[in-house]
Amino acid sequence: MKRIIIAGPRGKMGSEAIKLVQSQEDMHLVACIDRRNNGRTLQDVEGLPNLEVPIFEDAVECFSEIEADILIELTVPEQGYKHTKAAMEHGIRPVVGTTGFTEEQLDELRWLASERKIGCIIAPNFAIGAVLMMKFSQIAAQYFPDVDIIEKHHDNKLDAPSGTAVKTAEMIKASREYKEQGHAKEKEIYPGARGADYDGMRIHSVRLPGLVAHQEVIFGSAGQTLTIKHDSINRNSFMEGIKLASDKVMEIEEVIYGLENVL
Ligand SMILES: NC(=O)C1=CN([C@@H]2O[C@H](COP(=O)(O)OP(=O)(O)OC[C@H]3O[C@@H](n4cnc5c(N)ncnc54)[C@H](O)[C@@H]3O)[C@@H](O)[C@H]2O)C=CC1
Ligand SMILES: O=C(O)C1=N[C@H](C(=O)O)C[C@H](O)C1
Repeated sequence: MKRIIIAGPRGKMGSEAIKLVQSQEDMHLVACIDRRNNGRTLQDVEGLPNLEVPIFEDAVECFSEIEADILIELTVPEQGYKHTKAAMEHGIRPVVGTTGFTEEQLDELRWLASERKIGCIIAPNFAIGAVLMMKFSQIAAQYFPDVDIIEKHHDNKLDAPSGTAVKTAEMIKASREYKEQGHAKEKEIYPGARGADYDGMRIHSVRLPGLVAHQEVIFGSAGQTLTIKHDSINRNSFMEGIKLASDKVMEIEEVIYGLENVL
């Protein structure tokens, strides 16, 4: 039985993750970390399930008091990083969906995992379809060096570009021959019009109400374009990946970054 702590239980992803844990025979929710409601239980908070599961505002207090195997981290970048680090320091294995960690933070977590010999999985996108989109894009980039990534999300998202777009660009970089795209003399009339520049390719972030999580990777060459597209139409799309990562994280002693390394 895997004992689970969820950080962010009132969030869109956190509330879905509670349902996932409740539906699994080998997972048991033992605590939640929330920025409000310290000392209460889930059943005392309006809108949360009728469960006698304690809520902590202080992650370190939670990890010290509660015996747990896995932290499912679904909050915001700065706090999420602190939770992840503290969990590993307390022998609890993080499964991290929170996006927006810096390269330095990832390196710090990698070091901590090797030092403590403890597993941690950080996946910018837990939807299997999104992982396939990234892998297909990596293959296509071997043949099409001109590529724009367009990611579209709801307007409550804090980080841009999305974690998925960053991971896609990193995977493409690994197979694409470097190319500075566009016209050598091009000029932006409005700053940012051509999007972010990552290794010569362009990333565009759209934020609009009504969207969930969507990405198109468009490759262009003489006389043709290839578009690889994924849409998450609800947050249930991410749960299978969280389940897979929760099984895998118990077997490893390192940081795995990206669900493609788990599938
Ligand atoms: N890896 C993946 O497949 C996916 C990752 N995400 C990421 O998961 C995270 C959460 O996404 P959503 O649930 O959509 O967001 P949300 O805004 O619905 O929920 C955020 C949660 O974080 C909590 N929170 C906010 N500030 C906090 C603080 N300072 N300290 C502690 N908790 C705090 C909120 O109370 C809430 O529970 C984001 O980083 C998002 O990018 C979202 C969807 C899929
Ligand atoms: O904030 C979101 O909603 C999502 N965040 C992740 C990201 O930054 O890529 C995953 C998915 O796109 C939804």
